[in-house]
Formats: sequence, structure tokens, C-alpha cells
Amino acid sequence: MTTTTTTTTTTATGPAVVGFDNVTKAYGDVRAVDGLTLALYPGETVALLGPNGAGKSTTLDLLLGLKNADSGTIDLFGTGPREAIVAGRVGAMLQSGGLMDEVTVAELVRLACDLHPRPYPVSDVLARAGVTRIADHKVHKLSGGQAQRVRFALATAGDSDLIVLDEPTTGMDVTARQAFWATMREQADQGRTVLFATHYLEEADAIADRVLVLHRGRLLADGTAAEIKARAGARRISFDLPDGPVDEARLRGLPFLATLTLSHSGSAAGSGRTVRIQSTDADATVHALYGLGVYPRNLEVTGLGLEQAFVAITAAEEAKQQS
Ligand SMILES: Nc1ncnc2c1ncn2[C@@H]1O[C@H](COP(=O)(O)OP(=O)(O)OP(=O)(O)O)[C@@H](O)[C@H]1O
Repeated sequence: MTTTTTTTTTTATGPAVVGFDNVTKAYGDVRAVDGLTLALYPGETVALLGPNGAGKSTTLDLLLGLKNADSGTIDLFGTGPREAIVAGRVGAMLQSGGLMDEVTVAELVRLACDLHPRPYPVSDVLARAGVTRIADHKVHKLSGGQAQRVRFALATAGDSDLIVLDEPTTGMDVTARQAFWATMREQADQGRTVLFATHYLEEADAIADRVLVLHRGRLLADGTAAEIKARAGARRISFDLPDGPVDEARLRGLPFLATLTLSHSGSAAGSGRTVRIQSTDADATVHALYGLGVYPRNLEVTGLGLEQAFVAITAAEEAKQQS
């Protein structure tokens, strides 16, 4: 089966820092990563998206040398993953990365700094990750969100060129998330590459310069969030109808309709109906709407959000594979 991907228009600066060339990794019959080819460049913030089981964690594990590929090659900074990690080129924050028990946050961060070839001062690392206040707390007594911040501190203990994050903000509150992403943006602005896997599509939309969509171990889409949304094709149309009879069947007969919902919107000014449509050709649908003699109020035509685009793209791929 061939899978098409959109072409990225991300401005690549300099040679690739990460290269996957036709990489495959299977667990028994399951191809967790299936012929993956991609390149990442300095200064990019890249979101790795995909439904559960798409192969995101396996891809990151291969990148970090925690698993070996069955075939294909992985290049990091002109070497293999393990050499790059030993050289301190990569900082990583993994989903389930166990933190040592019985040590304090400061002790653990100091250890990570000691191990890094180009460490930052411990106090800077603690401050950047927002854990100075809990520096003398025992690691095993931290809340989920605090433990995530400590993992973040460990990933930024030294001057690495690539930062790899697996579901980094899980368990963080809104303030911690915002501070976290502001720091990551700074890291990317300084020329580092930030690669993160996430299930929070609004984060990917807001943060990432480039979005990779994985599906069953294959790269389904690669582009900016705007390109991915445009690729999904559909647009949303919403409008209000004044009080009075509505011929719902005629509305449902509009061309290029994917979905239609009708809801009542009672207000002091009177009650009416709000119609929400997803259309694969919004211009034609709106034209036909006027043709029905319907005069919509507050008409809005907007693109899909990244989340809806993601669902549309992955559902279309599922349908293609099952047909
Ligand atoms: N150690 C393992 N042994 C057997 N199968 C595995 C193993 N690790 C992953 N898999 C399978 O490989 C596929 C890809 O898993 P992976 O964890 O990489 O996906 P993911 O995109 O990170 O998923 P999630 O979003 O749920 O974390 C899944 O079908 C998973 O069940």
C-alpha cells in the first residue's frame, strides 16, 4: 500500500539533524514503525501526532537508541543515536521515565548536570523548569505535574541540540504548560530542534512549526498545521435562522454536506435555530443555501481545527485500508 504525505514547506535551516531512512520496527506481527523516512532541521519545533498505537513512542525510542530498528538507518548529527546521546547532543523527556526514589529534586538534577558534557548550572536548570521551590523535596513524593517538571529539568540539564519530549505536559496545570512551552520556544529560537509527541492537538496547533501525523507506523501527513488543516478539505459553515418553520430535509439535501446539526438558540431577542454544517465545498453549499430561499444570519465559514482535520485524515486512511 502506498501512502501519500503532504510536502512540508517548513523553512529548513542547515543540514538535517535527524534522518530516518526507511526505518521499520515490528513487534511480532505488529509493524509499529513501517518504512519511516523523515528529516528534522535545526530550530524546528515538530509535533508528532497519531492515534493510540500509531508508533509515536516507538519512533522516539528508536531515535534515542532505546530500541533497535529491524531495518533502515537512523542518523543523528552524522552518527548513530547512541553516539549522539553520549556526546550530549540530545536531551529527552520520556512518558514513563522512572525517577530515582529517595533522592531530592536538586540531587537528581545535579546528577543529570554532572553526566552532561556541556552542563548548565544546577540553579539555572531548576529555575527554568520551575522546580526551585521544591528542590529539597524527595522525588518519590512529588505530584504527577511536579514529576513532569523534574523530567523537563533533566531533559534540559545541558546544552543539547535536540530535545525529545514524549507527552511532556501530561499532568501539568495550565500555568505550568504555558511556562513549559515558552521555554521550549526559547530553546528552538536558539537553534535547537524540539520534537514532541502529544495527544493535545491544540498544543500542536499553537506550538509546532511542523506537524507529523503517524498512522500505523507510517507517515500520513507532514506539513504546517495550516497545511494539514487545508489537506482535510472540509470547512465549517454556521448560521442562524429566524423563528419559523424550517424544512430540515431541504437543508440536508444541500450539496457537499458532510454533517449538519440544528440546535435551538433561545434568547431575549426571540428564539431561533443555529445550523452547523461541515462541507467539502463551502462555496457551493452556501450558494445552494441562498437558492433554497433561506436567508442565513450571522453566517460564518471557517476552516477545520487541527483536531477535526486529524480525525478526518486518520479516519479516511482507516476507511481506505479497510476497503
Ligand atoms: N514492547 C512491545 N511489545 C509488543 N508490542 C508493542 C510494544 N510496544 C509497542 N507495541 C505495539 O506497537 C504499536 C505502536 O505502539 P507505540 O507505543 O509506539 O504507539 P503510540 O503511538 O506511542 O501509542 P500511544 O499514543 O497509545 O502512546 C502498537 O500496536 C503497540 O501495541
